[in-house]
Amino acid sequence: MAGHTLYEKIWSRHVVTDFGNDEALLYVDRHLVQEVSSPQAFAALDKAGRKVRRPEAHIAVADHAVPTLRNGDTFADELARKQVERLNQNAAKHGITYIPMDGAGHGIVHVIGPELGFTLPGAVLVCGDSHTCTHGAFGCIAFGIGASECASVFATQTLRQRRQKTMRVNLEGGLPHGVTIKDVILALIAEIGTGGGVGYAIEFSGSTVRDLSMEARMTLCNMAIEAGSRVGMVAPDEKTISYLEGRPLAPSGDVWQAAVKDWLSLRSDEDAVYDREITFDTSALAPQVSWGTTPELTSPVTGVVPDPDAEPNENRSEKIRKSLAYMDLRPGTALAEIAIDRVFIGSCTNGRIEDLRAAAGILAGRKVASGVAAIAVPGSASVKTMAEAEGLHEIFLAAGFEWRDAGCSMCVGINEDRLAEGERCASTSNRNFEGRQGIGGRTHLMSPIMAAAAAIAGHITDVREFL
Ligand SMILES: CC(C)[C@H](C(=O)O)[C@@H](O)C(=O)O
Ligand code: SF4
Repeated sequence: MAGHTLYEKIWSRHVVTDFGNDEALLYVDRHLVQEVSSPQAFAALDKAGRKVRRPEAHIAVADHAVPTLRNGDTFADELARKQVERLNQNAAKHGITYIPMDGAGHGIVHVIGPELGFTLPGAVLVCGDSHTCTHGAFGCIAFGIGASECASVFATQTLRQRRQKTMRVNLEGGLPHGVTIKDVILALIAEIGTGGGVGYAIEFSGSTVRDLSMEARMTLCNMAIEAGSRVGMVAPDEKTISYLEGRPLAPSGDVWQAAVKDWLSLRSDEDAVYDREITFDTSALAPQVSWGTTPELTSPVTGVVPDPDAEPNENRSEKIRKSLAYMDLRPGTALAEIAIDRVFIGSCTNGRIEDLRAAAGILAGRKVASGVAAIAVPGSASVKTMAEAEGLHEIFLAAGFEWRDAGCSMCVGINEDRLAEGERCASTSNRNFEGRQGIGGRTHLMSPIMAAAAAIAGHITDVREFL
């Protein structure tokens, strides 16, 4: 009999009731709660007169609506204030830890989970947020759920789920100079499409992945959902262990020793069979930039805006045409000539310390082009503190960036950091749908060093010229 994949092993450990047909009631170890997706779940709980079954298995933090310019708790808009206050009240009522906006542990859910050691290998972790796949970088099954599912997790600590098919993506060949894991995942999505991973739990493996830091693995798994996969994961190794050691909520003492032993044994068997397997050569990639309104409409920065009339596939041709109209781009334009108005460095994709270090490396001794407004938004208060201890904020500020407090910020147009109609942004976030960063705003996804280079040049540019 064939061996098992990492996903299947963790899945089996969590089955409470097997319903057959790949459906099971799954035990959920951890639940992260944010302000946008939780109100209905808490309301459902209250309506049913149910209590939270295991309050210590949940952590609540407001990240989407919080202002990133704050002294104390100054909200620009009442709605946002109410949303955040409601989360605080709901958490208090149900005995769930709430991390306040001005707390040292504050940040984007997908940044603070790992920082706190709340995210652990081998676990099943959920959150009412599609980018929960980020946590899979630690070798756990982590996925986004809907509001009614959140209510079920609160009340029962279980979820009825369908087991995903498994897909292994082998990334081989390492990263060329100036190319980051963000470029790899964008290029991969350009190749397999935003539907390429639908129905699959992706396990990323291969030499490129083993060499990645935990931060980069999180960037990689973060965007599994943009390829259609609710789950992205990387098997735990020594890097996973040393990242987690000593984190506030990670186990300690004998329990830690036992956990490490177990975690390091958690990997796919040699003879495991995946439903789909692809190998992607990363050794000759160029930095990538999206030019359309889905992440798959991405090309190397050395390329040009494609011509929809030259695209034989009608479906794709139509997608390109629609994108170019919204993005106000003409076929044949060199991507490296597209002028930008705004730069956003942050989000749960690229708002971690390494991202800020890398961007600062490009910005040091240089200035943001005139007419460009640029903001750097650390993914968490702890990232901000670390960055400031290293003097990175001074580099950003000297270059002409704004240096903000943590939050989702301009990744999503539901707080006051938004693009104005028609503005074009070089962004390190993960989604470029119409209106994503503000109604009528135009998003180009790229890596932190590419965004920093664009800020300096005033247009999209090949960061390798700045290295
Ligand atoms: C608002 C939230 C539920 C949403 C998500 O599910 O991912 C957001 O975080 C996003 O990135 O689009
Ligand atoms: S930073 Fe962006 S992608 Fe991440 S959770 Fe917030 S809105 Fe979603």
